[in-house]
Amino acid sequence: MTHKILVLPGDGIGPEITAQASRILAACQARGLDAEVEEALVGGSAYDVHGDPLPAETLEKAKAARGILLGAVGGPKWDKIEDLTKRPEKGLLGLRKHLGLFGNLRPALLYPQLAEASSLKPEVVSGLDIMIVRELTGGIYFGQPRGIEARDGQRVGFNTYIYSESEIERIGRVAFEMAQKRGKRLCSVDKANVLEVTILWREVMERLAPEYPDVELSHMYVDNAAMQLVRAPKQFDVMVTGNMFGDILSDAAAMLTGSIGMLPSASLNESGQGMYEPCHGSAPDIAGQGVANPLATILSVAMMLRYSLAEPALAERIEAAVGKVLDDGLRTADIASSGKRTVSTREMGDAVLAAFESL
Ligand SMILES: NC(=O)C1=CN([C@@H]2O[C@H](COP(=O)(O)OP(=O)(O)OC[C@H]3O[C@@H](n4cnc5c(N)ncnc54)[C@H](O)[C@@H]3O)[C@@H](O)[C@H]2O)C=CC1
Ligand SMILES: CC(C)CC(=O)C(=O)O
Ligand SMILES: [Mg+2]
Repeated sequence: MTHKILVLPGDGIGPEITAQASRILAACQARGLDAEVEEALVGGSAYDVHGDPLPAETLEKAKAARGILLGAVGGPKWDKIEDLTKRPEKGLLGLRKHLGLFGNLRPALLYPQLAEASSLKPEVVSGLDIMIVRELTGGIYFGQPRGIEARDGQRVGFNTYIYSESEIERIGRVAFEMAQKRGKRLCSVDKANVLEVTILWREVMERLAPEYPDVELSHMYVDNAAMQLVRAPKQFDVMVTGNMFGDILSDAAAMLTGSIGMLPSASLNESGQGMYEPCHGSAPDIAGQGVANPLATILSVAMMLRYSLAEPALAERIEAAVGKVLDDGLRTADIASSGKRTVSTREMGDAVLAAFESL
C-alpha cells in the first residue's frame, strides 16, 4: 500500500530543518518505503499567501495523509495579527484538533555522546530515557469560554481549563500501555491540590490503574515535577499530563537531552494517523542562518516510520545514523562542545544521510 505523507515546512527554521528531514525520507523511499510525499503551506507562510494559517487545501491534504511532518510555525512577523484565529499557531492547533491527534508522545532520550552538552551534570542525566505522554486536543488550550473583554471598566483575559472523563481516560490508556511496553512505571502529573479539573484527572487515572496491574502508578504535582525533572530526572519512566503542563515540562525535559533541537514528537489519533514534529518552535532568533539543529525533525521521521507507517527497521536505521554522526563528533551550534566539529544544518543533514546509507 502506498502511504501518503504530507510535509508542512511552516515558518522560521521550519523550512531549513524539514529540508534535511525530507532528504532522509527520500532515502527511505529508495530503500523500499512505499510513499507519496507532498508539501503544503501552514502557519504564517500560509497566512501570507491565503490569509489563513490553515487553508482548506492543506487541511484536506492533511486528512488524507497517513503521516504529516511539520517543521514549526510562528514568528514576530505575525504576532501583531489582531484576529487571534489567524495567528500561525492556530494553524497547528487546528490541525491537531481537526485530525483528533490527542496522544502526544515526547521522548526525552539522552544520546550518551551528548552527556556533556546537557546543562546538568553528566551523572544526573546519563542513561536518561523518559517518555512524556501529553494530552493534545483538550485542556486550557482549547477550553471555552475564552477571550479578552471589558468588565467593570477594565479588560480581563480568561481561559477555561476543562477535561471530560472520556478525554482523560483516552490519554490515560495511551500512557498505561506505553508504560507496559517500557519500565512499567507511570507518573501522572497534575495540580490536584488546587484545580478541580485535575482532581478529576487523578481520579480517572486511579480508576484505570487496576486494569494495568503490572504498571506502578504514582502522582505528582506539576510544580514538584518541574523541580524533580532537573533534580533527579532518571526517577521517571513514563509521565502523563494535560496539554499545557505537558507543553512546559517537555521543553524542560528537552534541555536534559542537550538541546531542544534533539526532541522529536508524535501526535497520534485513534487510527494511528499521526503528525510528527520537533518539540521546539520556529526559532526566529536563528532562522535563515543555516545553523538550526535538524536532528529533532529527522528523529521525528523515525517516529513516523515506527508509529504510523509500520517500518520499525527504517526507524532504527535513522536513529542509528544519528548516533553514528554524534559518535563521529559532529555537532550543530546548540550542542557544540570543545573538541567536536560544529557544523551547519545542511552539513548535519549530509552526515546523517551518509551514515544512513553506510549502515
Ligand atoms: N510547534 C510549533 O510550531 C511551535 C511554535 N512556537 C512558535 O515559535 C516561535 C518562537 O518561540 P520560542 O518561544 O522562541 O521557542 P523556540 O522553541 O522557537 O526557541 C527557543 C530557543 O531555542 C532555540 N532553538 C529552538 N529550536 C532549535 C533548533 N532546532 N536548533 C537550535 N536551536 C533551537 C531557539 O533559537 C531559541 O533560542 C513563536 O512564534 C512560537 O509561538 C513555539 C513552540 C512550538
Ligand atoms: C503553538 C504551541 C501550542 C505549540 C507548542 O508549544 C507545543 O506544542 O509544544
Ligand atoms: Mg511547546
